Amino acid sequence: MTARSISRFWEWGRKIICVGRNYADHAKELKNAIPTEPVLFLKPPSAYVREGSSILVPLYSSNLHHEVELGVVIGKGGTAIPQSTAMEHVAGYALCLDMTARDVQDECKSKGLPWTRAKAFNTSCPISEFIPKERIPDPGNVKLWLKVNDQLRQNGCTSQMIFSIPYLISYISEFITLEEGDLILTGTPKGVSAVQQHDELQAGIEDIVTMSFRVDRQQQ
Ligand SMILES: O=C(O)/C=C/C(=O)CC(=O)C(=O)O
Ligand SMILES: [Mg+2]
Repeated sequence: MTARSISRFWEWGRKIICVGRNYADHAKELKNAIPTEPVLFLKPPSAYVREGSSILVPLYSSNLHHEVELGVVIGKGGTAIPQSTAMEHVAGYALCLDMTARDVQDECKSKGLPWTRAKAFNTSCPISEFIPKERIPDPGNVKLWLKVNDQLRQNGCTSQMIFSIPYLISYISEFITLEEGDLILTGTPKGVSAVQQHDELQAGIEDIVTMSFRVDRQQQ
C-alpha cells in the first residue's frame, strides 16, 4: 500500500472551513458590515473539483458567482492552537474558488437560514495543485487574480485580509479541532461576479500557480 501524501489532500475527505467577509472591499461591494470576528461556514469534501473537470451551475441557481481565495492546507492537527505557533500547522497552500449561488445565498440571508445550498454544492470548491509552504514564504502578502473569458474580474492581495492566517487558525481551532488534510479558505477580495455556461475561468497566485476551469450547467 502506498503512503498517502498531503499533496493530494483533496482525496482525504477532510473538512473545508471557509472564512467570509475577510476583505473590507468585498464586504462593502455586497453591502455587508465589516466583521469584528471571523464569519465561518463549511463545505463538504464532495465540493472539490480539479482542473480537467467542469464547475457545474446547480439546477436551482441562475446567479453563480466566482470568489478567488487563498486556501491554507493543514499539515499538523491541533485544538486551541496559539497564534504564535499557528504557522507550524501549515503544510502548504492551494488556489481555490469559493463558488457561490448568490441568488440562493440572498434568499437564505433574507430568511435567516444557513448558506449550505448556496455554498456547499458539488463542484463549489475548484482547487489548484498543492503548493508546498516554502513556495509562499509570506502568505499574508501575495496577489490573487481571476479572469473570466480573458477579462480581469478580481485582482487582490492577501495583505488586505482583515483577519490574518495565524489568527484564523487560532480562532477556528478553539472550537473545531483541525486535522491534517483540512483546508481553510481565507475569503475573497472585491470583484465577484456571475459566470455562465461555457465561460472559461482562469485564476492565479502571482507567478506561483495558475488554474483554468470551464463552466457547465448541471444536467437534469
Ligand atoms: O454576506 C454575503 O452577502 C456574502 C458573503 C460571502 O459570500 C462571504 C464569502 O464567502 C467571502 O467573503 O469570501
Ligand atoms: Mg468566499
